Amino acid sequence: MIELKHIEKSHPQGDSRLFVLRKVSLAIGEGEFVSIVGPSGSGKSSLLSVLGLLDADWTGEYLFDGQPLHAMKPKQRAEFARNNIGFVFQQYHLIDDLTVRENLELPLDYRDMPRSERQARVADILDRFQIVGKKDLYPRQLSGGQQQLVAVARAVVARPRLLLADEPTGALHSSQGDMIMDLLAELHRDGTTIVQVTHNPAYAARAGRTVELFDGWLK
Ligand SMILES: Nc1ncnc2c1ncn2[C@@H]1O[C@H](COP(=O)(O)OP(=O)(O)OP(=O)(O)O)[C@@H](O)[C@H]1O
Repeated sequence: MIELKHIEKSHPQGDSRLFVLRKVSLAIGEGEFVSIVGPSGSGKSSLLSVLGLLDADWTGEYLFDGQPLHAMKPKQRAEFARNNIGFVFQQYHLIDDLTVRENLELPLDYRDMPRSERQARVADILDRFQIVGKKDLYPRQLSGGQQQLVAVARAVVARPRLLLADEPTGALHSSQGDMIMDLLAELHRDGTTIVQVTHNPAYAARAGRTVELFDGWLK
């Protein structure tokens, strides 16, 4: 499904450049669950941002079902990401002054979808994630684990084919972390392709494959 070829990314550093991704080539098949691991600063988040099209400042090739995303214009890329990719961050990134239900509606607002269908999708996801009782609360009224649950729900409400998670359990207690990992495993069983960044070896091992970065190089 995904093919990265010779991805390079660097930041200016004095007169030269600091490379954070070096000739990264990686293929990810449809339905795979992959963990990206490596020391702090090795480029894990940078690689996930490239995969999520959150970042356009890199070189190389990114093919998705054979489509060259690297050649798309920014507007096309953004639309492709909205239609195909969900992203979960370590710090939830929910919108504080929207309720849980409104946060979940956001990814569907950009879709050409009747209002009744949008409402049905949100109702489904509230049910599936067992957060119906929280739908009218604001993020600050939820625990960290519950906020991350909503963040995962928001990332998958539009049914993305690729789910990217950057340290999704990093800010959570272990029981809440386990709950989020169980949820990722369930989404994977249902066919979603997942790539996660994690420092937790037990959570990394729950994926089918682990890839390791070191100083921007894939080991
Ligand atoms: N905007 C930036 N300007 C300069 N350097 C940056 C910038 N963003 C990231 N870097 C550098 O890029 C390198 C890779 O960062 P990245 O966040 O991808 O690493 P990581 O493996 O995810 O680290 P961690 O495990 O600590 O989150 C680091 O050396 C970081 O300092």
